[in-house]
Amino acid sequence: MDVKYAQADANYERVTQLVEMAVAAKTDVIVLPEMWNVGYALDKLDVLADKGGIRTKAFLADLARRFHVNIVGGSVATAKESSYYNTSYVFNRDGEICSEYDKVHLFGLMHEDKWITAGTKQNKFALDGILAAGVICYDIRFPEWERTLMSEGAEILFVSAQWPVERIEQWEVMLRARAIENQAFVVAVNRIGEGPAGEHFSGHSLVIDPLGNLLLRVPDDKEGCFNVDLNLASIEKIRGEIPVFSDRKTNLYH
Ligand SMILES: O=C(O)CCC(=O)C(=O)O
Repeated sequence: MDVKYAQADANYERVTQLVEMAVAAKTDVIVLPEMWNVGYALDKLDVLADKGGIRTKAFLADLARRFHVNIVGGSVATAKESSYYNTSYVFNRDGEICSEYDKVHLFGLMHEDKWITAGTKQNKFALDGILAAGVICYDIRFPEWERTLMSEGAEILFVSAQWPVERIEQWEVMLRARAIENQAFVVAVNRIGEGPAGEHFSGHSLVIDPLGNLLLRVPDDKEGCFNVDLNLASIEKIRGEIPVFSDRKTNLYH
C-alpha cells in the first residue's frame, strides 16, 4: 500500500479497496503495513492520531465481519490517554479483536521515540486455531524479541513495516534469519511510496517458509494484494528434525 502522508480518509478508503481485492481472491488472513492511517506524521499526532483507536477498531472489525476474513491490521498512529502509540490491531473472521499491540522498539533514527511511547506487552494471538505473533518494523532487529514471542508454539510471525529502500537488503536477510531460527513462516508487509522528507519505501514484501526459502517477494514499488498459501503441516517435521526450541540453554542466556 502507498500510504498517503497525513491523509487519513484517503488511507482508510484505500485499505477498503485493497481488502475487497484480497477477499475476492479468497484470502484467509489479510496483512497491512505499518502506520497506514497517516504515515509518519509524528509532529501532527495531536490532530491526526486515532483517539483510543476507535476509528480503526470499528473499521477493521466491520471489514473482518463483513468479509468473514482475519485481519492483521498493520499499525496505526493512536492516542491513548495522554500518549501516542504505534498500535497494531488483529481481528478474527467474526470481527472480534484478538490482539492490541503497541510497538515496543521505537526507531530513533526517525525520531519515533521523541513522539511515540513504547509498548510493554507481547503480541501473540490465534487465528483459525493457528498460533501466531506480530511485530512492527524495527522490532525485527531484536531477535530475542521474536524468540520470546515464538517460543510457545507460534507458527507464523507477521511483520508490518515502513522500511526504507536503502536498508532493504538488511530487511530481507533479517527476516529470512527470523524464519530459520524460529522455524516459522514469516509474512512481512512493507509499504511503498514516499515519506515527507523524501524517504523512499520500496515495498519488497516477503513471505518466507520455516527453512528460509522465499515463497513471495513482491516486485519493488508495486502496490496491490498478493496471495500465498502456507503449508503449515511442514512445521512439525522441521521442528522435529532440528529441535532448536528444546535444545536451548536458557540458563546460559541473558
Ligand atoms: O531498522 C530499520 O532499518 C528501519 C526501521 C524503521 O524504519 C521503523 O521501525 O520504522
